[in-house]
Amino acid sequence: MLSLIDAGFTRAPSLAPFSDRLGPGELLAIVGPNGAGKSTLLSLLSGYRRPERGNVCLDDKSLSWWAPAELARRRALVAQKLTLGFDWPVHELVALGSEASPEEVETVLAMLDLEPLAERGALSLSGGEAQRVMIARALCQLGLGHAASVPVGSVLLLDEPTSALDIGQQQRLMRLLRQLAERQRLAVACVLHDLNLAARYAHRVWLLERGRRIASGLPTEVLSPSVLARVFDAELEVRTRRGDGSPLVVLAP
Ligand SMILES: Nc1ncnc2c1ncn2[C@@H]1O[C@H](COP(=O)(O)OP(=O)(O)OP(=O)(O)O)[C@@H](O)[C@H]1O
Repeated sequence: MLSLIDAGFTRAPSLAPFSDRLGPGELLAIVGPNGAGKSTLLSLLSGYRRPERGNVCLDDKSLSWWAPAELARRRALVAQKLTLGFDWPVHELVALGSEASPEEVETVLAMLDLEPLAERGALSLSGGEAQRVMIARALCQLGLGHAASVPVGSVLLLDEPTSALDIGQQQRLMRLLRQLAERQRLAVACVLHDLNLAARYAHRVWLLERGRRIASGLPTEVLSPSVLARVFDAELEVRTRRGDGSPLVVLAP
């Protein structure tokens, strides 16, 4: 369980303090326009930046209380900017910094359709392949190759993880994230620009605008046409998807 307790930043990039919780079993989508503070919020949730006000706790202990190695086993961040560094073979890069066995690495590679690329050098990967490798690395970091050993409420944070993925890979990734939340009892928070992915797969949505969280709730509650049109300064319609009744955001011509 990750708890924000009146946590935020007063200096730039500012993020108005707020309180909420991200619990096991939950897939949270964080949405908002460019510059709204989504990546800033992930840096707060991950502990890469300390709040200037309030606190962020994992299992009721401040993130700064945790020993770095233990924290790394309990929360992982997939950043927006990919840092592949050297030309490591994919299977080595994915295992880097974790204690994953070769079998566990194989399991994680399979989750992201990466087995055929296991021996490839990281620098030869396409944008979408590299993005999936960075996600695989985060899953290895949390020990997801050996799912039985993953503590309930471990936290996976992802910044625009679908930005380089084709539509099929987007679907597989979002299904995987939801499955990891529901079956492995992970707490997953994912910054998304695609409001339809948020609407279709997230249990809950936080909407940010100019450094403030202005809404939180079910996708049907948060993704209302009037709010989206104002916040994104876009002409759009929100329809109701047949089947599950989730919102479907369509741009006006
Ligand atoms: N070190 C910094 N100093 C001053 N302002 C900053 C700094 N880092 C980020 N900002 C500003 O803070 C605001 C929030 O940035 P952030 O990266 O969190 O936005 P975002 O919602 O993730 O945007 P995007 O959708 O474009 O990725 C932006 O206006 C950004 O320019």
